[in-house]
Amino acid sequence: MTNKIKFTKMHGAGNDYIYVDTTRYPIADPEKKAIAWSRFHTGIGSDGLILIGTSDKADFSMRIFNADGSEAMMCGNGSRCVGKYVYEYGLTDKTEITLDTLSGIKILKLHINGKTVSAVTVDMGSPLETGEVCFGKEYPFRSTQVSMGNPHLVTFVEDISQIDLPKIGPELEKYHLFPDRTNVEFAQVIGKDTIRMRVWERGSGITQACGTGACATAVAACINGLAGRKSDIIMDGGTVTIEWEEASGHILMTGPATKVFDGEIEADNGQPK
Ligand SMILES: N[C@@H](CCC[C@H](N)C(=O)O)C(=O)O
Repeated sequence: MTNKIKFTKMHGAGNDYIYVDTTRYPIADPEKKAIAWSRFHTGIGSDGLILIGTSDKADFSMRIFNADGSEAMMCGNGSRCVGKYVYEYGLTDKTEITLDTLSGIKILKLHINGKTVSAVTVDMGSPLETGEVCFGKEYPFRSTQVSMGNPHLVTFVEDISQIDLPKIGPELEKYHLFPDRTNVEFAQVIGKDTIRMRVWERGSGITQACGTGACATAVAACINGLAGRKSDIIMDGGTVTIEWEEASGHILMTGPATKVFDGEIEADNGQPK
C-alpha cells in the first residue's frame, strides 16, 4: 500500500520549497525526503523541504531542510510562506503569528488582501555575530560574516555581473574557515539604500533569493557604511525590504509569499529501494 502525502509548493521571491502540514502528514526521514523530492527530474523540484508543525511555545513550528538534506536553523523566505499557508489553509485566523524555529521564536505579521496574504513582515530578531574576513592572496576581497541564526558571508563588489557564482559559491561555502559551511552572498550597491544581491545557498546552491541572506546583506551594508538602516535587497527572483530597527536592534523583513500549486506524492517517491 502506498502512503500519499499532500504538499504545497510555494515560493518567496523565487526561493521555492515544498511545504507539508505535519499535523496531517507526519514525515519520517525528512532529510532523505528533502533530497528525493527536491530533485527536478525524479521528484517535485525545489530548493528544499519545509515542515509545518505544532509547538508548545508558539502558534506553529517550522523545520527547514536544504536540497542536500541538511537541516538549517532558519529560513526567511520560508517563514513568510508558512504565514501565508497557515492563514489561507484555515489553520489560524490570526494575522500576527508566532513561529517556533531552531533559531528561536519569530513573529510574523500578515498583510491581508481580501482573503489572501500578499506579503508578510517577519521580526527576525537580532543579527548574532558579525565580523570581517580577509582571504589574503586566495580571494581579492574583504567579506563580512553575519549570523541570522544561520551563517552568511557577504561580499560587496563593484560589478556583480563579473562574479562567477557557480564556481566561487561552492568554494566559499566549504572554505576551511567555515566548519559548518556558510551561505554566500555577493552584493552591489546600485542606488541609495538599494542593493542587488545574488546568493549561493549552503546545501541548495544558487537560489533565486534568500531571506536570511537579504537580512545579512542589509546588516553588512549598514555596518560598512554602504546603506542606512532600511534597504531594498533585489535578488534574482524578487525584492525584500529589510529594516534594522534602532530601538530594538531587531531586523524586520518584508516581502512576498506566493503559492504555486497543491500536489500529492508517494512517501517513498525517488528514494533508493
Ligand atoms: N533560503 C533560506 C535559507 C535556507 C537555509 C540555508 N541554505 C542554510 O543552510 O543556512 C532563507 O530564505 O533564509
